[in-house]
Amino acid sequence: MTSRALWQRYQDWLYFHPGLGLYLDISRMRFDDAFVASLQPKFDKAFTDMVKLEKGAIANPDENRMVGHYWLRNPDLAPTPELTQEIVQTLEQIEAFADQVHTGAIHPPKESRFTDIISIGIGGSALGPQFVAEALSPDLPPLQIHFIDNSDPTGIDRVLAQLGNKLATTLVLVISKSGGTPEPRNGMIEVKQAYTAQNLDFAKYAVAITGPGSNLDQVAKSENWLARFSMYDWVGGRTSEMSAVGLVPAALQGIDIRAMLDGAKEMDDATRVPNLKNNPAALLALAWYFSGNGKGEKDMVVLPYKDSLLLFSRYLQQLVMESLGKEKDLDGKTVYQGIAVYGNKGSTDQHAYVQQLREGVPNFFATLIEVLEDRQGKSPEVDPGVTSGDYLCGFLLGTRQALYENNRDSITVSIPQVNARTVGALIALYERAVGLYASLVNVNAYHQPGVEAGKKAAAVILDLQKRVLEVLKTQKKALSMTELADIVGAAEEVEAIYKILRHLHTNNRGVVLTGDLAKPGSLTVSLG
Ligand SMILES: O=P(O)(O)OC[C@H]1O[C@](O)(CO)[C@@H](O)[C@@H]1O
Repeated sequence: MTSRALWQRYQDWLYFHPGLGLYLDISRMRFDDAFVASLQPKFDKAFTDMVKLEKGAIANPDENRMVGHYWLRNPDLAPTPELTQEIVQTLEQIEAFADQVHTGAIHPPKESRFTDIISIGIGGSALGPQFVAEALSPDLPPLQIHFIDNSDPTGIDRVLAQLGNKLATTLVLVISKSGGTPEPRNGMIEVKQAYTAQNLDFAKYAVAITGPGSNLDQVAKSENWLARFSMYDWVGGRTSEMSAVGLVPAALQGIDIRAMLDGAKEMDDATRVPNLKNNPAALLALAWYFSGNGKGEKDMVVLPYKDSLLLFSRYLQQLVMESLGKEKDLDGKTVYQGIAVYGNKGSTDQHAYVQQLREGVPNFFATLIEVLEDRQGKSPEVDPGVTSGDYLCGFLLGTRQALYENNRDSITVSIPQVNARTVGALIALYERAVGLYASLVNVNAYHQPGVEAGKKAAAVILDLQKRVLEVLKTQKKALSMTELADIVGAAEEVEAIYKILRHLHTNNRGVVLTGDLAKPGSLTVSLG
């Protein structure tokens, strides 16, 4: 295509949202009109599915749940007045709580102000809050946030060590929709122990964000924690940023949560338009479908050219991959769907993996996120008449062009600034694109059966560990791995048993392995 023709294609396919100042450019995806026409019937269905979902249909059939994250930013759309009221009240409760913490009306037992937050949660109960903190937290926030998003002892130690004596002024948010996920539960128990070790009454620092009646909710209630906020069963973890899960930490950091909700609402309005060319989420879904042949054959590489958007790709990874990565479609047919997502930021990644993108295996499409405003205030010149921001812009445009020249497609999303409205809008844009794309490829975007399988398998391993230790307590002599596995009644699990024992041995947990470590079959085990 000549540069004139490309310029025309750019204008033909450019989407612009005047209220948000957001541009979406899919002109560098090489679909043609025939392809677009062929997808129209699928889009008609996707738009209808979306209307039903927003009206409260059971859009997540496996879990028999409504899917209502869109109501969070426009409560009047909720299907019942009770739900509308619940959303409005929770928002007011969040704002009042954050305000009281900021003014010191709510304060730690022996101090006048809370200074820090430990946010404990995983998956959707961490990724949104982390992305938003990185993108929007002021340089000097009223409360500085720290995250524990894993069951990694060293990771927990690091957060606690960094806080040190400041635990006395640190608020703890325990975020878990189900209230039963092991990682946040472990984090909570360890953090609670750290408070107790400093003679601090954990309950006076602790806030639960969870489903009403969950295990976590019951603990928080019985121990009389500082506050409890409700997470609704009709909001999925990966779309929960605009529920209490994301809004409580954001409000505490001084982020304008109303602006975030407004930006999302404006984008929701724009992505409700049942017309492909005038709906930015539909355009994204079209581009994804084209690129991966409706089968996820190409990966989505997300490159925001702005440091504060670093975690956007990590956030999208869960949103896209947990939603779309499915073995079965809605008719029970085996389809192995999904789109792999990765990326960090530009131009940094140009000095890492962009070499492969430009010249290596062509198994991806890029999404470049451009922020039009370089910084607030004047920029110094780094060359005559040239600023660092000009360089960043040049790197983005150059990468887009270099990729295209080598038959690598890209999408460009441009926003005027990184602020609460545009971040809310970006989240809403991708939530809707995922919903529409799921409909195009006929999968349930709102369940995650594969994750449940992993959780169950982990529980089986922990149970095996208990059984192994019980058997070892009754043994008088050291046993080989196979002898032990036989006595435990888990001959098939000998390798897992060996790995459990190696872990316990390394951590001085009373398990002694003797023999040649390079030859696991030669080892014997006993309790030291
Ligand atoms: O908020 P919860 O219930 O602790 O779940 C955390 C995450 O675990 C998952 O259920 C599975 O990974 C995610 O969907 C969810 O965001």
